[in-house]
This record gives sequence, structure tokens and C-alpha cells, in this order.
Amino acid sequence: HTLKSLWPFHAFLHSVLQQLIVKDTGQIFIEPVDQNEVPDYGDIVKHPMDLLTMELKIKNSEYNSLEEFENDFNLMVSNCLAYNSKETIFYKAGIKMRDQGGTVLRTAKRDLKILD
Ligand SMILES: CCOC(=O)c1ccc2c(c1)NC(=O)[C@@H](C)N2
Repeated sequence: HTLKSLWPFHAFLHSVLQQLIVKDTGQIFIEPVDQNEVPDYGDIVKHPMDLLTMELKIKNSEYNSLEEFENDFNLMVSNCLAYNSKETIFYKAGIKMRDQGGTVLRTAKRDLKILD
């Protein structure tokens, strides 16, 4: 059996998401930005994304490939780097998530290839 046939694809994505959640030590990516707390967020960020929303999309089978999952990860990070100025904690956490999450995704992509 390969992972693809034995294990539903969404179980694989869920394990990748868990690894990204571990990297979010400041827990700033774990749920949607509260636009009541950050009133101008919607003026700058047109397509918000966060890890909880990605989990719900996995459950709804909305990802048909690792690339689609990766696109939402990259959207989440680019929103963070676009909205927050460079000297902020949020921006620095965005850089860290881009780098550490990128490594998680590269390994996941390699794992999928090996299993084919
Ligand atoms: C309770 C106030 O919460 C926030 O101000 C806040 C909380 C979470 C945030 C965020 C802001 N900004 C962001 O760019 C994304 C990454 N996360």
C-alpha cells in the first residue's frame, strides 16, 4: 500500500497542518484575525487565511492536492507580511512561519513522492 491508497489524503494533510500549528508558537495564525480587534484589516487583506480555516477545508475535502494546501499556507503568510510593518512581532513571526512552515511543506512534498 502507499499512503495515498491506504490513508485518506486528508489524513496526510491533517498531519502536515499539525506540524504547522506546532510552529505557530505565538498562536497568531491559529484562527482568523478578529476584524473587530483589527478594524482596518479588511482594507488591506482581501483574502484572509488561517490554520483553523485550513483545517475546516481539509475536513470539507476542499484540497485536491498538496499544492492547493500550500497555496493557502502562502496566502496566510503573505497576508501577514503585507499587513504588518517590518519591525512588528507579527511580521517577524510571519518570516519565521514562512521559513519553518516552508521546510514542513518541502518534507511533505518529498514524502508524497517517495510513496508513489
Ligand atoms: C486581540 C488582538 O489580536 C490581534 O491584534 C491580532 C491577532 C492575530 C493576528 C493579528 C492581530 N495580525 C495578523 O497579521 C495575524 C497574523 N494574526
